[in-house]
Amino acid sequence: MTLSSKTQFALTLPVIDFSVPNLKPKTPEWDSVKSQVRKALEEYGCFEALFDGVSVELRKALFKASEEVFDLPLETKLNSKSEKLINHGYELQNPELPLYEGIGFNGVEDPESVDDLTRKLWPHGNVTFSNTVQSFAKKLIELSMKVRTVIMESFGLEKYVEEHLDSAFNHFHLFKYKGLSDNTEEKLGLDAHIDRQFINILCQNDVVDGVEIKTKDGEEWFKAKPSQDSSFLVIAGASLHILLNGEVFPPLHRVVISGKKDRYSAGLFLRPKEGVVINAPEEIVDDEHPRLYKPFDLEAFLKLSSTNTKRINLSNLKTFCAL
Ligand SMILES: O=C(O)CCC(=O)C(=O)O
Ligand SMILES: [Fe+2]
Repeated sequence: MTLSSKTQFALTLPVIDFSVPNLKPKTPEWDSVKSQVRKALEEYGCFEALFDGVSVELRKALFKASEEVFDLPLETKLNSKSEKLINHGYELQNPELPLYEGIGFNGVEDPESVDDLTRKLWPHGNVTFSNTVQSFAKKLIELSMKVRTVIMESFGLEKYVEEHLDSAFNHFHLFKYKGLSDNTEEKLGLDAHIDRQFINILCQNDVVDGVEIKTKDGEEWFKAKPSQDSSFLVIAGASLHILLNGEVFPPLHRVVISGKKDRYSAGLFLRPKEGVVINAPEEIVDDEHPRLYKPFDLEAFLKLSSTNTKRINLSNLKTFCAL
Protein backbone atom coordinates (compact mmCIF):
# COMPACT_ATOMS: atom_id res chain seq x y z
CA MET A 1 0.00 0.00 0.00
CA THR A 2 1.41 3.37 -0.89
CA LEU A 3 0.73 6.58 0.97
CA SER A 4 -2.36 8.63 0.33
CA SER A 5 -1.34 11.85 2.02
CA LYS A 6 2.01 13.49 2.43
CA THR A 7 3.93 13.73 5.65
CA GLN A 8 4.93 17.10 7.01
CA PHE A 9 8.09 17.85 8.94
CA ALA A 10 8.60 16.62 12.46
CA LEU A 11 6.30 17.99 15.09
CA THR A 12 7.88 18.98 18.37
CA LEU A 13 5.83 17.16 20.94
CA PRO A 14 5.93 18.25 24.59
CA VAL A 15 8.92 16.64 26.33
CA ILE A 16 8.20 15.70 29.95
CA ASP A 17 10.91 14.59 32.34
CA PHE A 18 10.05 11.56 34.48
CA SER A 19 13.68 11.12 35.54
CA VAL A 20 13.61 14.02 37.98
CA PRO A 21 15.15 12.68 41.22
CA ASN A 22 12.54 12.04 43.90
CA LEU A 23 9.57 12.62 41.62
CA LYS A 24 6.88 11.99 44.23
CA PRO A 25 3.37 13.27 44.93
CA LYS A 26 3.11 16.50 46.89
CA THR A 27 6.43 17.96 45.63
CA PRO A 28 6.74 21.02 43.35
CA GLU A 29 8.40 18.80 40.70
CA TRP A 30 5.41 16.47 40.73
CA ASP A 31 2.97 19.37 40.38
CA SER A 32 4.92 20.71 37.42
CA VAL A 33 4.90 17.29 35.69
CA LYS A 34 1.18 17.04 36.41
CA SER A 35 0.29 20.27 34.64
CA GLN A 36 2.59 19.47 31.69
CA VAL A 37 0.98 16.04 31.27
CA ARG A 38 -2.57 17.38 31.38
CA LYS A 39 -1.81 20.10 28.84
CA ALA A 40 -0.02 17.67 26.51
CA LEU A 41 -2.88 15.15 26.63
CA GLU A 42 -5.55 17.77 26.06
CA GLU A 43 -3.68 19.28 23.15
CA TYR A 44 -1.91 16.38 21.43
CA GLY A 45 -2.97 13.21 23.23
CA CYS A 46 0.67 12.25 23.36
CA PHE A 47 4.07 13.37 24.62
CA GLU A 48 7.67 12.37 24.81
CA ALA A 49 8.68 11.01 28.23
CA LEU A 50 12.27 11.24 29.37
CA PHE A 51 13.00 8.28 31.59
CA ASP A 52 16.43 7.13 32.72
CA GLY A 53 15.12 3.85 34.17
CA VAL A 54 16.00 2.06 30.93
CA SER A 55 19.76 2.12 30.35
CA VAL A 56 21.29 2.41 26.86
CA GLU A 57 22.56 -1.16 27.30
CA LEU A 58 19.12 -2.52 28.16
CA ARG A 59 17.56 -0.78 25.18
CA LYS A 60 20.28 -2.19 22.89
CA ALA A 61 19.82 -5.66 24.37
CA LEU A 62 16.06 -5.46 23.78
CA PHE A 63 16.40 -4.64 20.09
CA LYS A 64 19.08 -7.32 19.69
CA ALA A 65 16.69 -9.84 21.28
CA SER A 66 13.99 -8.58 18.97
CA GLU A 67 16.14 -9.15 15.86
CA GLU A 68 16.95 -12.62 17.11
CA VAL A 69 13.34 -13.64 17.63
CA PHE A 70 12.05 -12.29 14.31
CA ASP A 71 14.93 -14.06 12.53
CA LEU A 72 13.51 -17.43 13.61
CA PRO A 73 11.82 -19.52 10.88
CA LEU A 74 8.18 -18.55 10.26
CA GLU A 75 6.99 -22.02 11.32
CA THR A 76 8.70 -21.69 14.69
CA LYS A 77 7.29 -18.22 15.24
CA LEU A 78 3.78 -19.39 14.34
CA ASN A 79 4.09 -22.14 16.97
CA SER A 80 4.12 -19.50 19.67
CA LYS A 81 0.70 -18.15 18.78
CA SER A 82 -1.71 -18.68 21.62
CA GLU A 83 -5.01 -20.43 20.90
CA LYS A 84 -6.59 -19.03 24.04
CA LEU A 85 -5.18 -15.58 24.66
CA ILE A 86 -5.72 -12.61 22.36
CA ASN A 87 -2.50 -11.09 21.03
CA HIS A 88 -0.28 -13.51 22.94
CA GLY A 89 2.56 -14.93 20.88
CA TYR A 90 3.42 -14.37 17.25
CA GLU A 91 1.10 -12.66 14.84
CA LEU A 92 1.27 -11.53 11.27
CA GLN A 93 -1.34 -8.93 12.23
CA ASN A 94 -2.41 -7.87 8.83
CA PRO A 95 -1.86 -10.33 6.00
CA GLU A 96 -2.47 -7.62 3.40
CA LEU A 97 0.34 -5.59 4.95
CA PRO A 98 3.08 -8.20 5.14
CA LEU A 99 5.60 -5.51 6.09
CA TYR A 100 4.58 -5.92 9.66
CA GLU A 101 4.91 -8.73 12.23
CA GLY A 102 4.70 -8.80 16.00
CA ILE A 103 5.06 -10.85 19.16
CA GLY A 104 2.86 -10.11 22.15
CA PHE A 105 3.37 -10.91 25.83
CA ASN A 106 0.19 -10.80 27.89
CA GLY A 107 0.85 -10.39 31.61
CA VAL A 108 4.52 -9.65 30.92
CA GLU A 109 5.14 -9.02 34.65
CA ASP A 110 4.75 -12.78 35.23
CA PRO A 111 8.12 -14.50 34.64
CA GLU A 112 6.43 -17.84 34.04
CA SER A 113 4.33 -16.48 31.22
CA VAL A 114 7.38 -14.98 29.46
CA ASP A 115 9.39 -18.18 30.03
CA ASP A 116 6.56 -20.30 28.58
CA LEU A 117 6.36 -18.21 25.45
CA THR A 118 10.17 -18.23 25.12
CA ARG A 119 10.19 -22.04 25.31
CA LYS A 120 7.72 -22.21 22.42
CA LEU A 121 10.17 -20.18 20.35
CA TRP A 122 13.33 -21.93 21.59
CA PRO A 123 12.46 -25.40 22.92
CA HIS A 124 15.79 -25.53 24.78
CA GLY A 125 15.09 -22.14 26.32
CA ASN A 126 16.70 -18.76 25.81
CA VAL A 127 17.40 -17.21 29.19
CA THR A 128 18.91 -14.04 27.73
CA PHE A 129 15.85 -13.35 25.60
CA SER A 130 13.40 -13.99 28.43
CA ASN A 131 15.37 -11.93 30.96
CA THR A 132 15.83 -9.02 28.56
CA VAL A 133 12.12 -8.85 27.76
CA GLN A 134 11.26 -9.04 31.45
CA SER A 135 13.77 -6.39 32.58
CA PHE A 136 12.77 -3.98 29.84
CA ALA A 137 9.04 -4.45 30.40
CA LYS A 138 9.50 -4.09 34.18
CA LYS A 139 11.01 -0.66 33.67
CA LEU A 140 8.23 0.37 31.28
CA ILE A 141 5.64 -0.80 33.81
CA GLU A 142 7.36 1.39 36.42
CA LEU A 143 7.12 4.37 34.06
CA SER A 144 3.51 3.56 33.17
CA MET A 145 2.44 3.56 36.84
CA LYS A 146 4.00 6.97 37.32
CA VAL A 147 2.41 8.33 34.17
CA ARG A 148 -1.04 6.92 35.01
CA THR A 149 -0.90 8.25 38.57
CA VAL A 150 0.06 11.69 37.27
CA ILE A 151 -2.75 11.61 34.71
CA MET A 152 -5.44 10.78 37.29
CA GLU A 153 -4.12 13.38 39.74
CA SER A 154 -3.91 16.04 37.04
CA PHE A 155 -7.68 15.69 36.57
CA GLY A 156 -8.29 15.87 40.34
CA LEU A 157 -9.04 12.14 40.52
CA GLU A 158 -6.61 11.23 43.32
CA LYS A 159 -9.11 8.95 44.95
CA TYR A 160 -9.41 6.80 41.81
CA VAL A 161 -5.68 6.24 41.27
CA GLU A 162 -5.58 2.78 42.80
CA GLU A 163 -8.74 1.61 41.07
CA HIS A 164 -7.39 2.89 37.76
CA LEU A 165 -3.98 1.24 38.19
CA ASP A 166 -5.74 -2.01 38.95
CA SER A 167 -8.10 -1.80 35.97
CA ALA A 168 -5.53 -2.52 33.23
CA PHE A 169 -3.25 -5.39 32.40
CA ASN A 170 0.28 -5.12 31.02
CA HIS A 171 0.69 -6.23 27.45
CA PHE A 172 4.18 -5.95 25.98
CA HIS A 173 4.71 -6.13 22.24
CA LEU A 174 7.67 -6.36 19.91
CA PHE A 175 7.24 -5.26 16.31
CA LYS A 176 9.26 -5.63 13.14
CA TYR A 177 8.58 -3.71 9.95
CA LYS A 178 10.56 -4.95 6.99
CA GLY A 179 12.81 -2.44 5.24
CA LEU A 180 12.08 -1.65 1.60
CA SER A 181 14.02 -2.76 -1.43
CA ASP A 182 14.29 0.77 -2.73
CA ASN A 183 15.73 3.60 -0.66
CA THR A 184 13.48 6.23 -2.19
CA GLU A 185 10.21 4.44 -1.45
CA GLU A 186 7.76 5.04 1.42
CA LYS A 187 5.09 2.58 2.49
CA LEU A 188 2.46 2.27 5.12
CA GLY A 189 3.59 -0.23 7.77
CA LEU A 190 0.60 0.19 10.06
CA ASP A 191 -2.63 1.82 9.01
CA ALA A 192 -4.01 4.98 10.66
CA HIS A 193 -5.76 4.20 13.95
CA ILE A 194 -6.38 5.39 17.46
CA ASP A 195 -5.28 3.05 20.22
CA ARG A 196 -7.95 1.18 22.12
CA GLN A 197 -6.06 1.01 25.42
CA PHE A 198 -5.69 3.56 28.27
CA ILE A 199 -2.16 4.52 27.33
CA ASN A 200 0.65 2.98 25.31
CA ILE A 201 4.34 3.62 25.70
CA LEU A 202 6.44 3.11 22.59
CA CYS A 203 10.05 3.18 21.57
CA GLN A 204 11.80 2.37 18.34
CA ASN A 205 15.32 1.31 17.42
CA ASP A 206 17.58 4.27 16.92
CA VAL A 207 18.37 3.73 13.24
CA VAL A 208 14.83 3.98 11.94
CA ASP A 209 11.83 6.06 12.93
CA GLY A 210 8.32 5.85 11.57
CA VAL A 211 5.47 6.82 13.87
CA GLU A 212 3.40 9.67 12.48
CA ILE A 213 0.52 11.43 14.19
CA LYS A 214 -2.28 13.76 13.21
CA THR A 215 -2.92 16.74 15.44
CA LYS A 216 -6.38 17.60 16.74
CA ASP A 217 -7.45 19.94 13.99
CA GLY A 218 -4.92 19.04 11.36
CA GLU A 219 -5.22 17.21 8.10
CA GLU A 220 -1.46 16.65 7.86
CA TRP A 221 0.66 13.80 9.17
CA PHE A 222 3.64 14.74 11.35
CA LYS A 223 6.61 12.59 12.19
CA ALA A 224 6.66 11.97 15.94
CA LYS A 225 10.39 11.46 16.16
CA PRO A 226 11.65 11.65 19.74
CA SER A 227 14.24 14.33 20.45
CA GLN A 228 16.46 11.88 22.31
CA ASP A 229 17.31 8.23 21.78
CA SER A 230 16.53 7.50 25.41
CA SER A 231 12.96 8.75 25.42
CA PHE A 232 9.57 7.11 24.99
CA LEU A 233 6.42 8.14 23.18
CA VAL A 234 3.33 8.03 25.41
CA ILE A 235 0.04 7.89 23.47
CA ALA A 236 -3.46 8.18 24.94
CA GLY A 237 -6.01 5.67 23.71
CA ALA A 238 -9.79 5.40 23.47
CA SER A 239 -10.20 3.90 26.96
CA LEU A 240 -8.53 6.91 28.61
CA HIS A 241 -10.51 9.29 26.41
CA ILE A 242 -13.75 7.78 27.72
CA LEU A 243 -12.60 7.51 31.35
CA LEU A 244 -11.77 11.23 31.34
CA ASN A 245 -15.02 12.25 29.65
CA GLY A 246 -13.38 13.28 26.38
CA GLU A 247 -10.90 15.69 28.00
CA VAL A 248 -8.00 13.68 26.65
CA PHE A 249 -7.58 13.48 22.91
CA PRO A 250 -6.71 10.05 21.44
CA PRO A 251 -4.56 10.92 18.42
CA LEU A 252 -4.77 9.17 15.08
CA HIS A 253 -1.38 7.67 14.25
CA ARG A 254 0.25 5.33 11.75
CA VAL A 255 3.63 3.84 10.94
CA VAL A 256 5.42 4.76 7.73
CA ILE A 257 8.34 2.70 6.48
CA SER A 258 11.06 4.28 4.43
CA GLY A 259 14.53 3.16 3.47
CA LYS A 260 16.12 -0.27 3.43
CA LYS A 261 16.68 -0.77 7.14
CA ASP A 262 14.23 -2.90 9.09
CA ARG A 263 12.35 -1.00 11.76
CA TYR A 264 11.99 -2.53 15.20
CA SER A 265 9.77 -1.08 17.87
CA ALA A 266 8.56 -2.13 21.29
CA GLY A 267 5.68 -1.01 23.43
CA LEU A 268 3.80 -1.49 26.64
CA PHE A 269 0.03 -1.46 26.13
CA LEU A 270 -2.21 -0.75 29.11
CA ARG A 271 -5.41 -2.46 28.14
CA PRO A 272 -8.53 -2.60 30.35
CA LYS A 273 -8.84 -5.99 32.05
CA GLU A 274 -11.65 -8.19 30.81
CA GLY A 275 -14.94 -7.20 32.44
CA VAL A 276 -13.81 -3.66 33.29
CA VAL A 277 -16.52 -1.15 32.45
CA ILE A 278 -15.17 2.37 31.95
CA ASN A 279 -17.23 5.26 33.22
CA ALA A 280 -16.11 8.86 33.78
CA PRO A 281 -16.17 9.64 37.53
CA GLU A 282 -18.77 12.16 38.75
CA GLU A 283 -15.98 14.54 39.80
CA ILE A 284 -15.13 15.45 36.21
CA VAL A 285 -18.70 15.74 34.98
CA ASP A 286 -20.57 19.03 35.45
CA ASP A 287 -22.75 21.50 33.52
CA GLU A 288 -19.78 22.76 31.57
CA HIS A 289 -18.51 19.23 30.91
CA PRO A 290 -21.62 17.08 30.47
CA ARG A 291 -21.19 13.31 30.37
CA LEU A 292 -20.35 12.25 26.81
CA TYR A 293 -20.38 8.48 26.92
CA LYS A 294 -22.31 5.54 28.27
CA PRO A 295 -20.31 3.09 30.41
CA PHE A 296 -17.89 1.48 27.97
CA ASP A 297 -16.92 -2.16 27.72
CA LEU A 298 -13.96 -2.46 25.36
CA GLU A 299 -14.40 -6.22 24.78
CA ALA A 300 -18.06 -5.75 23.80
CA PHE A 301 -17.08 -2.94 21.45
CA LEU A 302 -14.37 -5.04 19.80
CA LYS A 303 -16.76 -7.95 19.37
CA LEU A 304 -19.09 -5.70 17.42
CA SER A 305 -16.43 -4.09 15.25
CA SER A 306 -14.60 -6.32 12.81
CA THR A 307 -12.22 -8.67 14.57
CA ASN A 308 -8.50 -8.18 14.71
CA THR A 309 -8.53 -4.67 13.39
CA LYS A 310 -6.52 -1.84 14.78
CA ARG A 311 -8.57 0.60 12.80
CA ILE A 312 -10.85 1.95 15.43
CA ASN A 313 -11.51 5.67 15.22
CA LEU A 314 -13.33 8.30 17.22
CA SER A 315 -16.44 8.23 15.11
CA ASN A 316 -17.10 4.47 15.43
CA LEU A 317 -16.39 4.78 19.15
CA LYS A 318 -18.86 7.65 19.46
CA THR A 319 -21.52 5.71 17.57
CA PHE A 320 -21.05 2.79 19.94
CA CYS A 321 -21.20 4.63 23.24
CA ALA A 322 -22.65 8.09 22.74
CA LEU A 323 -25.43 8.93 25.19
O1 LIG B 1 5.23 0.32 15.82
C1 LIG B 1 4.97 1.32 16.47
O2 LIG B 1 5.88 2.05 16.89
C2 LIG B 1 3.55 1.73 16.74
C3 LIG B 1 2.57 0.60 16.88
C4 LIG B 1 1.18 1.08 17.18
O3 LIG B 1 0.80 2.21 17.00
C5 LIG B 1 0.20 0.13 17.76
O4 LIG B 1 0.50 -1.08 17.83
O5 LIG B 1 -0.89 0.54 18.17
FE1 LIG C 1 -1.10 2.57 17.94
